[in-house]
Amino acid sequence: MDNVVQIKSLHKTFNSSNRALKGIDLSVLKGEMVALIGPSGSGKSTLLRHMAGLTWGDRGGQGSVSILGETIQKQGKLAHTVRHSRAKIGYIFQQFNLVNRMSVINNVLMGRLGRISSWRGTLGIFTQEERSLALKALARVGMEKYAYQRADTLSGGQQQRVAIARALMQKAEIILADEPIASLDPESSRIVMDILKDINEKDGKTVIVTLHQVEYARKYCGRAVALKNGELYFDGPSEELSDKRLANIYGASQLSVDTQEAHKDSEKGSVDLGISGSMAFAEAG
Ligand SMILES: Nc1ncnc2c1ncn2[C@@H]1O[C@H](COP(=O)(O)OP(=O)(O)OP(=O)(O)O)[C@@H](O)[C@H]1O
Repeated sequence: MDNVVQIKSLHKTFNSSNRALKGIDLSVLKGEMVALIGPSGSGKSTLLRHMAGLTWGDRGGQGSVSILGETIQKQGKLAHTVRHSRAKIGYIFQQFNLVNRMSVINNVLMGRLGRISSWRGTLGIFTQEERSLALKALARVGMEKYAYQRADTLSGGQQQRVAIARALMQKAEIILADEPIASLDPESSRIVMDILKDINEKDGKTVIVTLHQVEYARKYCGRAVALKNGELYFDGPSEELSDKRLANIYGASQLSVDTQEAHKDSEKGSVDLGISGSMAFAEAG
């Protein structure tokens, strides 16, 4: 199988002293569904943003990122072909990044922008075929009946489903999802993760998803990559994320805070199967 992601010796320093990534080496095969986990501030989003060429590594270093065999960045400089490469990368944001005042279908059609002439994009002129593809993408995520509603009338979970439809419209080869369920309730989270899994399994798309909730990583992703303090701490089958290993990744202090939060959640009747939940259950058992 082919590597669709190849990251070598990637370093990123913010504000001259905050070493967010410390020499990351990572490769991902076509068709994998990978969870990127780790404590807050460990570098998950930063790593994902480097993959999409939304930010670049330290100048002077030897770091490089290529996606689908195309160089995204090298030695702290973006490749001049990065725009072309980005058209093949679907990026899902925690806060959906839809245009609120536009209809749902027009938001999905935005996924086409990297592939049509700029004058058509600017004027918002799409063909009948493109419109019917957008409706199909919406049907795939169960949102076709909302096609002509304004995006800002939808719930968070519904907006995230539209954002995924936009990535489908883009015909992205790889989907990078940055905490796509962090602001969603458990039911919406499950729906969004089911959709990502479906796209991974049925369409063979590679999916890399940053997650705070380890139970979702275990349930949906065959492979987990854990960062800790900007370093790759664990890379292997997510079923090998034992509670002991998780305690090492997340640290005991974080664990006790999370455990308290989980108890609060369970008192409120919410079933959050997050790191906090899993560790709370482990401790209770
Ligand atoms: N644009 C930026 N400018 C300065 N520092 C940044 C920037 N982006 C990230 N950082 C820093 O880089 C480190 C890693 O941040 P990052 O957001 O990648 O962590 P994360 O693991 O995704 O955290 P979280 O789970 O809380 O989202 C942190 O110390 C953060 O403050």
